[in-house]
Amino acid sequence: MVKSKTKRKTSKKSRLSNNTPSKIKVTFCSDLEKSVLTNNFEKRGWQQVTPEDDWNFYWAGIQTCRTLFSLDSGYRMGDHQTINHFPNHYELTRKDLLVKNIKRYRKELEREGNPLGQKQNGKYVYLDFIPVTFVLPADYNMFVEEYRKNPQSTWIMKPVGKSQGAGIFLINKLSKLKRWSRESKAPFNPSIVKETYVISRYIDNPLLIGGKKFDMRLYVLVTTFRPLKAYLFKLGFCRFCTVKYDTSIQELDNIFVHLTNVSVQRHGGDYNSLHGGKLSVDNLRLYLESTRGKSVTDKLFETINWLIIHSLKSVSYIMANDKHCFECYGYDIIIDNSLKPWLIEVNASPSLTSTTVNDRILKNKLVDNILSLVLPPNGIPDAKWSKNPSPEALGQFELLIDDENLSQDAKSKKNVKLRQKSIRKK
Ligand SMILES: Nc1ncnc2c1ncn2[C@@H]1O[C@H](COP(=O)(O)OP(=O)(O)OP(=O)(O)O)[C@@H](O)[C@H]1O
Repeated sequence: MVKSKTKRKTSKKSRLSNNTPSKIKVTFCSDLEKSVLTNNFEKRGWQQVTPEDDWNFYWAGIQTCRTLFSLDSGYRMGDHQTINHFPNHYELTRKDLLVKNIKRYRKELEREGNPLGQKQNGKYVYLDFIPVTFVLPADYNMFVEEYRKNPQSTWIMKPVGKSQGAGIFLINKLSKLKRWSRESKAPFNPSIVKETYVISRYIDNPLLIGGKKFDMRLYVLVTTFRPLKAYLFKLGFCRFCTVKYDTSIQELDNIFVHLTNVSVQRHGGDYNSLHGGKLSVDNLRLYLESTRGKSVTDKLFETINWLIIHSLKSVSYIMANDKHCFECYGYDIIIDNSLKPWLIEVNASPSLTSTTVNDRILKNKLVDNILSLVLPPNGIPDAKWSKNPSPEALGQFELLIDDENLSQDAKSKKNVKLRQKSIRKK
């Protein structure tokens, strides 16, 4: 935590820029005691300091970041400082706000007459990638209206302020929701209820492998929101349930059947600590190519990239695009049986805990590649840097979107077309 709030009121001139390269010592602090972090910092010869010292790089918890950027803190970062969160990341990473922002983004496109906002039978043709979701208690009446259209479907209730599967349950009857509301003393009256929930249509036809449900954990690094520059880490993985999928009512409350969180599954009797219930995305791809074919598999992965890009675009204009910040998000995606991917959640602090040897290798590489990508080629934090990394700095990341260089590219293509036109005229 940042204890001293007002140590430096004004931006310091970078002390690094006054040094010769040989004297430069990068300093870091971290709120997380994780070996994958400290190993990577120390490998670079960085020196650990406390948050009250003059740090160059801070791997902070989200609360620290909020405190640091709050107006009351009076803290202003210098050009020599880089931190791992955007101040209002919650626009993307809080369950209710993610849904709100995506809904707003789609509406805006629809209003503009943008083909991306096209609808068919009441559904968005291109941007239908989040399960139908309502925020409770605020949208209770809208939920009931939707529920009545299709009373056989199952819904999943998730508290907005919790994680790791806590407080999540499934409902298949309105009466169950009403009973829960009575028992938990949380009647759906916005002026009384304290805890906010989202209720989403349950994806009840997930793709199963070996009869078990899984979701994908993908890492997405954003270095700037305006222009939007984002990268996808190629070494994502799938997280499996330990118990075979079963949609029967008796199993509705069985979290080992329905929730893929590792924090839930590791308490199951059938948890395998060797592979941790995980499968690499590369192996998933091979499996799908052999069972479903290459073209549908390629299309699935393209659609996943597409949904990530549009989820980021939905918040790019409301994110506080501070030049000192970057953020690595954990994307949770469920693929249904028709190979349609659904965005379930975006995490601001994806777990860096390693449950297996492969996990440790992967997360070590993830942190290493993040550091190479977010820092200038000399490895020294500098907020004035253009954030245009060299291809070698990408490591296992691949470019998802670069709005700055895309628009330059689009501009040069336009110029080529104009020149070709004028040549033809001559
Ligand atoms: N709409 C849905 N349809 C099917 N399964 C879902 C749906 N929403 C969530 N799940 C399942 O529930 C699990 C937990 O949901 P979610 O990730 O939203 O909650 P969380 O407790 O905040 O998890 P985290 O610790 O990742 O933040 C998911 O990993 C997924 O397996």
